[in-house]
Amino acid sequence: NRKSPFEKDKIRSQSDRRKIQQEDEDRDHAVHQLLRYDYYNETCPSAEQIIRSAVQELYDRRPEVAPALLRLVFHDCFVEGCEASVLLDPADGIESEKEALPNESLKGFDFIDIIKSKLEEACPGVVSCADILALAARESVLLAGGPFYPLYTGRKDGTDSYYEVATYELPAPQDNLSKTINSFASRGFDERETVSLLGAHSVGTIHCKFLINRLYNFSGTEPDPSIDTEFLDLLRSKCNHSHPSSSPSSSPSPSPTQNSLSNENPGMKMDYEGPQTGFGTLYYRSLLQRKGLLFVDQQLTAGEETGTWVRAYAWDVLLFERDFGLTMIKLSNLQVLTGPMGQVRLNCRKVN
Ligand code: HEM
Repeated sequence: NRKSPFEKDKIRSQSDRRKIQQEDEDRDHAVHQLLRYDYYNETCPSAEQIIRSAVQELYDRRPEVAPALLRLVFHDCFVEGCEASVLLDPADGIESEKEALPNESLKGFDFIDIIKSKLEEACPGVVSCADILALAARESVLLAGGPFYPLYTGRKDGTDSYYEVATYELPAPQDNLSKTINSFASRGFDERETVSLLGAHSVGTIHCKFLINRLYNFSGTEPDPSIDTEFLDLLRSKCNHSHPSSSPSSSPSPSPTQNSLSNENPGMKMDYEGPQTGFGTLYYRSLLQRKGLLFVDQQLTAGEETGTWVRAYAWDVLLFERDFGLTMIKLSNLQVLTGPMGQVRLNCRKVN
């Protein structure tokens, strides 16, 4: 019963795959044994409620809190996992993740400080900044009209900041599709999950500097041919060549925060005419109309598989909500630190 080299190879690669799969399952299992639902049940039973009300209160006064917190969790988890390293201030001359170019326009650090101080008042030294980030992003999605998704808790905070990783590994707005797919694949996300995650761009502000090249000098002096021509005129009227740091408003927005390529300059906000429940669908529909704001967004329609998911999410709200929720859970569990592997920072900006 001798096997040919080809068969042996096949068997080896099958067993390798099984081994990798087993390792993945073991790791997931280990993570989930230490992370669990209602981790603070005994140590700080009101933790999740405190975070929920704090985000709600902030949102009532400043709706920009929702997109800011949602973006923060992505930038944290994508870089060496969800251990709140993005929140660390520079210390002892060591550069922090915050200072890395892709993180330059992150907002919401002060919102996290406010939430943290409420938790420290109620249960000192118990709730980690990494859990605050994950839970606050979840509440933000809900407030912005997206789905609720259940989250485990028990993440611990890290002690390192990864300036280089943040600089080189966070995806960029001008990336083409294959670069984006590879970048997300390196963190374990397939194409469907990548398309669903980018639905987060349903809300928030995009500054002109991230799309100005598409409007004027995409290839030489030409604009990006993938932009709808009327939309191009509109964007050009909002994003003046000489003021690339101003911000136009993104896709049509049903609420002050949704789908807006909104402008820091008030009065230059462009809203979608759409139902209140547009989180997700309106973003994908805008892509189908060639009205994506960032090149990276519009590129999702350029691939066969990604294009299929864009079309599916544009019309099937429930499918989008289910996929987005599941992918946010996966994002929020990336390389978490649990038990003695990390600490609970007393101040999210500094290690203890
Ligand atoms: C290919 C991947 C991605 C790229 C290149 C990218 C890039 C960007 C850029 C350039 C902005 C505009 C920032 C500004 O003008 O200040 C932005 C905003 C935003 N991004 Fe992404 N992003 C990506 C994926 C994601 C993911 C996966 C999420 C969340 C799950 C996310 C959430 C957001 C949110 C909510 C905003 C609005 C932030 C605000 O208004 O404060 N992004 N993104």
